[in-house]
Amino acid sequence: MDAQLMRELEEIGGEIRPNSLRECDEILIDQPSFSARIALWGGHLVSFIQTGQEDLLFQSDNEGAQTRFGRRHFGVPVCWPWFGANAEDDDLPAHGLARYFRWQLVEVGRFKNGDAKIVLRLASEDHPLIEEMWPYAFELRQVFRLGEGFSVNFSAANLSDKAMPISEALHTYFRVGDNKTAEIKGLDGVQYVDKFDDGNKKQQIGSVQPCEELDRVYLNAPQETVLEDLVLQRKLVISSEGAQSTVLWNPGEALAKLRTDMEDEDYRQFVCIETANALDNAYKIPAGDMHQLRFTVKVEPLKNNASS
Ligand SMILES: O=P(O)(O)OC[C@H]1O[C@@H](O)[C@H](O)[C@@H](O)[C@@H]1O
Repeated sequence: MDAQLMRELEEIGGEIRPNSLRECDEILIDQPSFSARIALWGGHLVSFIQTGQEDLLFQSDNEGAQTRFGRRHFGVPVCWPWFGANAEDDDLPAHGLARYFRWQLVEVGRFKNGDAKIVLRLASEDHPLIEEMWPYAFELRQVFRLGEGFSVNFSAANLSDKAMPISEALHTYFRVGDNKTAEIKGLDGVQYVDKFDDGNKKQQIGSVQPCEELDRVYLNAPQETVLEDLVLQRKLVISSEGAQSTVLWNPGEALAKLRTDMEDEDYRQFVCIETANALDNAYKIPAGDMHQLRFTVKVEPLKNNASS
């Protein structure tokens, strides 16, 4: 690791530590007001804890399979350049390529207001396996802004000479005190594809509660979603840019038992709210162009009349 980057990392209370996930390093940042972890494997934010609060992101004791395409992607895994199964080739891994490769730390610093800044990069030219699996050249960047709440700014540049077909998600596993009482607001009236019901299209009426057995792609969704958590007494306000879809996912009891990357009861403690462009909201990045997808999470205390 570059000595200059290491010094800059130290200046923001950061260090690099070996991690068991594919034996790939992890960045730890410890500040008076928060601590955070970012895995270089998959280039994702793993944990974000505001001092005195529970983690905003879900953690599991399950280590998952340590194979390249084994799952274990809690936190904010990046699903790119395809969301879900690959439409043309069943042998390709689910949810694209970005979460299965090692990202590179390229910049560390602070924003003007003092928030910590970490920038990671993944380029197809650095990974022959990517070049074998997908016939486009690209460079991805993620800028993590960590302070009061956090934001992830993901950008994809198409370095090919042809338009690049994209469906994508920042697949955030939000930690909740109890998925049955957690409630998601902001999707009232929005059409969604219910993947747990043969892909039927439905319309959301009111809020989403309980947050259980959900596999829904909300199309042309609003840019703000709110997750209210009665048990942890907090409200997470999630605002996005560059995303047309919001995906909700919680496997529910039966599916959770079948999975080998989580404990049977883990589904009770998370709901994924994904900032996405999926299904009908898939799009193309023209040759030489780029696209940004970002979201910000702010934490507020839950008022007693939360459900009103
Ligand atoms: O197990 P994975 O590949 O991380 O995916 C988890 C879930 O992610 C969701 O985004 C998909 O809509 C689900 O269908 C999928 O099961």
